[in-house]
Amino acid sequence: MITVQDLRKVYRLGSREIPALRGVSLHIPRGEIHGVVGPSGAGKSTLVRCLTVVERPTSGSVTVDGKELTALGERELRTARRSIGMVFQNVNLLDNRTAAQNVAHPLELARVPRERRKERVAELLELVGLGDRGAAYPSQLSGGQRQRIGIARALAAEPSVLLCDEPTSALDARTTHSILQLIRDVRDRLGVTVILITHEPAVVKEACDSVSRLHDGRIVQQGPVAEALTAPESELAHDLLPLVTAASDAHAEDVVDITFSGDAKGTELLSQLARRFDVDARIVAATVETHRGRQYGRMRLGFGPGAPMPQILEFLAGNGVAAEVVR
Ligand SMILES: Nc1ncnc2c1ncn2[C@@H]1O[C@H](COP(=O)(O)OP(=O)(O)OP(=O)(O)O)[C@@H](O)[C@H]1O
Repeated sequence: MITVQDLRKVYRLGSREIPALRGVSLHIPRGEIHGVVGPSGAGKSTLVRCLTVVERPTSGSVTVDGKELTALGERELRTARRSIGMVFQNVNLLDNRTAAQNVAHPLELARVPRERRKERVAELLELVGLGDRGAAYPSQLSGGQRQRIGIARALAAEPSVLLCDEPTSALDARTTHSILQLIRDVRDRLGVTVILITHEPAVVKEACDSVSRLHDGRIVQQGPVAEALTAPESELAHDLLPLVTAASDAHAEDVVDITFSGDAKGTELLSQLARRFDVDARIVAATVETHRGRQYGRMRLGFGPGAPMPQILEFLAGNGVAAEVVR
């Protein structure tokens, strides 16, 4: 559905070269919500601009719906870009137009007949839960409502892809939650493929099916969010499931991080370990989160002197619990 191959972008400032993307590859199947997360300067904005070829990548390709955008000329690109709806952090609605007129704008540009336009705008406003606010001006809407209108506008031309660039960064936690719910709902109903660019790991955890972590222009981790949550060595697990310290690990000779999901209960595991190996094992830090209705947990365990670590690690692996020795 969306395939990005070895995308590179080097900016030139005088004689200086700034590599912003150093070979980014992605494959996102239809209907998937893929998060791209990374710190400031990682290359997220550059990736967004290169995905829509608003900026020409230095090399590499972007293919959407079987069409290689990077191979098209400007004129063909303008048409091809209609298959990508854009949602921005700053919604950029036209202030002198009502919500309905803002949603209608891309349809006017695409010369959709007036009657069809009216129908479509009504459908879209309904879809984003603002069926009764079409006559309101942007200044009369809350930040969350403006973003809903932004999403309706992005969907107007029936794109197959929704590219969301920090869609919730300007919103409070509750509104963020409702906008992410709306994005998932839109995906479920319309089957669009979504790329969600964010600097917030929590957004990935809440909204995405799969994720790429961008760092310094490279993808340093990629895969389903559920997998990222259960890989103890993964930076994403560290970001998505930050450990809350429960006790000092000063007593411990060995410290191990474990991640588990579903039925494997952390505390149960601890008592099993204590019984089986007669060891002093304590929870040093822990956290539990829910993603797509399934529980994920991380725990840091401290083992007292003399614990048979190779056997303990074998026991954990045998119980489907991933472990990483911290010390
Ligand atoms: N037009 C430009 N000219 C020169 N360098 C640029 C340009 N745009 C971005 N860069 C550089 O490319 C690198 C990646 O920047 P980019 O804006 O893509 O990162 P980002 O992840 O979006 O960061 P942020 O979250 O702060 O927006 C940075 O080193 C940045 O300074």
